[in-house]
Amino acid sequence: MNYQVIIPAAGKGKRMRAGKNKLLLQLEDRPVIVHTLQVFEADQDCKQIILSIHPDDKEAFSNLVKDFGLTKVAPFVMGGKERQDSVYNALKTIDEEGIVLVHDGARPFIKKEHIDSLVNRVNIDGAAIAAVPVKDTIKKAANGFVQETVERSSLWMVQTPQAFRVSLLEKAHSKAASDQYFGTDDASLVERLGVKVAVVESDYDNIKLTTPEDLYFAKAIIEKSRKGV
Ligand SMILES: Nc1ccn([C@@H]2O[C@H](COP(=O)(O)OP(=O)(O)OP(=O)(O)O)[C@@H](O)[C@H]2O)c(=O)n1
Ligand SMILES: C[C@](O)(CO)[C@H](O)COP(=O)(O)O
Repeated sequence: MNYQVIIPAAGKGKRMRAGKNKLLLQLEDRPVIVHTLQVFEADQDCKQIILSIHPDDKEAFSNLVKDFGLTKVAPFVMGGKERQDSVYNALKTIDEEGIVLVHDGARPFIKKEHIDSLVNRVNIDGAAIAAVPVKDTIKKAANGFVQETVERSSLWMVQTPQAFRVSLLEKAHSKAASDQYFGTDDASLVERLGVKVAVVESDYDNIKLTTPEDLYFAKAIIEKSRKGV
């Protein structure tokens, strides 16, 4: 089934401490964002990639789209102050009903099989997110002391892609904007409407490159996939 994907890429990458947008950092033979974009460029079900960027990065992103022959990337959308603003600005450019995925530019290891599972599931449920079960013991703490050990069997670490019917995501973003509500992901805006969001298990390789040590993990993931593991 066809879908469009919004890729928020307008962050500053402050926690990566690279002095520039972390998506432009080289990961092996190409920049991080190119790894991410190529997954969707290669997916025949992906009809369009809507990339939200920071105005300062326009020239760099334009060059990458040209140099790597990325034909599905629509005219760039300018991102906003928060990730949520960047997604909403991109969403406003979609004028037809269908399926839209939102996927962080900073998650370069998303696999086609998990995209397919999400697209199948959103078709049934209207909203579906990629996630993996929590592995560690989780405790709630305050002032340096444990308050509570949280039952982890129902806890998931949520990733992107997150998939939605276009009209549902528009309604969720519009309400969040009028309520001045900011969530850390798009599904949380949909949850506020009382709509059930389906969880689709993905894998632990689908990391978000956030802090400098994530670049070491990224290289290990690339090496693993080269070996076919
Ligand atoms: N105003 C923003 C902030 C973030 N993002 C994008 O949202 C994704 C996830 O955000 P995060 O990993 O937090 O990236 P940064 O905001 O760049 O990182 P930091 O918070 O460390 O500055 C990234 O692809 C990032 O480019 C965006 O499009 N617009
Ligand atoms: C959307 C997200 O990737 C889900 O894990 C994440 O919340 C976005 O990252 P941020 O660091 O919270 O902006």
